Amino acid sequence: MLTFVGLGLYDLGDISVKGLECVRNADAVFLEAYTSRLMGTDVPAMEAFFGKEVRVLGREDVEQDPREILDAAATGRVAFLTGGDPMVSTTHADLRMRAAAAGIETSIIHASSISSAVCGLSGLQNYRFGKSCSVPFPAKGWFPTAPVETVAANLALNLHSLVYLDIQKDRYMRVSEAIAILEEMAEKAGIEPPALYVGIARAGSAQPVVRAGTGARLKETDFGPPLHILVVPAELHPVEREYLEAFAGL
Ligand SMILES: C[S@@+](CC[C@H](N)C(=O)[O-])C[C@H]1O[C@@H](n2cnc3c(N)ncnc32)[C@H](O)[C@@H]1O
Repeated sequence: MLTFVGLGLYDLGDISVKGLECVRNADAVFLEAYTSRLMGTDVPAMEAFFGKEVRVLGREDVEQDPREILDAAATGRVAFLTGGDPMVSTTHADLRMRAAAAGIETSIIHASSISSAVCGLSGLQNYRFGKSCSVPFPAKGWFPTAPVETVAANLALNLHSLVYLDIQKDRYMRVSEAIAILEEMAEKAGIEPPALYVGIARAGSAQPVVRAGTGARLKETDFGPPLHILVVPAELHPVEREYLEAFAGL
């Protein structure tokens, strides 16, 4: 049995009661920490809280050669942990299908996700979001402009854009870096950079930071420690504007 368990957004208090029961009863517990990360806790604290050893997996262990997970699930109960909801902005549908093809029973225990938390924190209505995109750290000789083109296509349809920010081993993209990269991408693609942004830090913590404003203003704003995420809003509905004025300093 392979159960995908969402950990929620920030710390150990975000897992559901069902999720906690599943982990505590599991024969093996795996953690995928490369698509998202709970910044309010760490692996030793998780192991103490769950009373289980937690095996941390890299992208290759999940997406290329998931034999270790599938072998464990073929003979016992496996809990596969992911930050946020396990099936939102991850590739884990593939692992579930591989397990099913191998005759392994699967299930999902959902959790709070950054994709819904941004709506609550920003007041931007969830049905007005278009396609999401991710801003990667630029690498030598590699500077894609696809993210800003996705944002521009959404704006043309008057839709908001959720912009995920890159996570690498111990490096987390900040709102200011993401805006600077989007502006550079816009220049390279020959399109207007977005006029308005909403930056969000540490959703799910007791003190999330939410600020709306121009790129110039948000690049100067201190959002504090990671994780950060960005939204490029479309034309604001009056209620969305009022909410951003009340809760995001617009
Ligand atoms: C690829 S998405 C994975 C989403 C996850 N499966 C979920 O449902 O929340 C991860 C990105 O979302 C953003 N993110 C995730 N959790 C966050 C949080 N608590 N506060 C701010 N941004 C967050 C970061 O930009 C991070 O790189």
